Amino acid sequence: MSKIALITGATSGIGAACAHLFAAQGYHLILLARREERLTEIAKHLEDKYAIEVKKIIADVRDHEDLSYRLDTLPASWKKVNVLINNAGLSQGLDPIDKGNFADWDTMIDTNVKGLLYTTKIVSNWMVAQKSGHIINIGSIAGQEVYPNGNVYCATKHAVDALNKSMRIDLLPHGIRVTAINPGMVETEFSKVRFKGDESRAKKVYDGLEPLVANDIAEAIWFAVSRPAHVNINDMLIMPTAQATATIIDRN
Ligand SMILES: NC(=O)C1=CN([C@@H]2O[C@H](COP(=O)(O)OP(=O)(O)OC[C@H]3O[C@@H](n4cnc5c(N)ncnc54)[C@H](OP(=O)(O)O)[C@@H]3O)[C@@H](O)[C@H]2O)C=CC1
Ligand SMILES: CC(=O)[C@H](N)C(=O)O
Repeated sequence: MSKIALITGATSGIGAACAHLFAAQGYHLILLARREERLTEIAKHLEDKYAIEVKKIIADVRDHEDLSYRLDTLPASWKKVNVLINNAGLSQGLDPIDKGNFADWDTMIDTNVKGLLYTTKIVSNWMVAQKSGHIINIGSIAGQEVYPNGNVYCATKHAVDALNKSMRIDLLPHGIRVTAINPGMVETEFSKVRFKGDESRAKKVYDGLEPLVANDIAEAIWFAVSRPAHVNINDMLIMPTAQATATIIDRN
């Protein structure tokens, strides 16, 4: 069987771009997300275009019982995962700490931190058994810096940075590579989700600059994955040319 990549959050943005790029490289894919119709459409398109096989997992990474069940019941040959891309994630709201919404905080912490942990625990067990694998954790510039009103989202991405570093230590004896990819502004559905469907507010985030596109990040991930087996890219911070820090942006 060809190599296998498991990508969480594969229905849009960076995850969907990774699915396309890895399919083009001949990987079979396990694609995970909540929106069934979209995932089915993407899976069918990739199977037809690249003659690869795709297993769809319709799941919410926050629900560890359901996630464990769906991943555990994959056939044994599909558990030989070479690359795990921990990409599912989101921001909800952009409010000062005193105005924050408990439900938004729970959603971000449960998805970005706990969801990443649940997926990693299950898949890293398979990688430990085969003594190889590569885990890609999608962090953010928000995991390197904080910015006004970013509080909880920034905290979750700082947690991803810590987990990325510590899982590299834990998995070192098992020959597993661990890489964090930390993007700046990438135009995806991220801002639409952050602003709960407010398209015009989401669009304003990218006004007057050329943001990254999802494929820019997928290519960086592919670069890390395609290094020789003795090379581990620990992390990459990737920004649009017009972005110097989380908040210093050159808009024309
Ligand atoms: N865009 C940006 O500027 C940046 C993004 N990032 C990070 O990149 C990652 C991808 O985001 P991006 O592509 O931009 O955003 P998108 O909103 O376009 O994609 C997010 C993906 O995550 C999935 N997802 C969200 N919640 C869950 C969940 N509970 N269970 C399973 N899947 C889930 C969504 O699928 P579905 O709704 O179908 O479940 C979707 O496929 C995130 O971790 C984000 O924090 C980091 C830095 C910059
Ligand atoms: C999605 C991101 O991490 C972005 N840089 C932000 O925090 O707004």
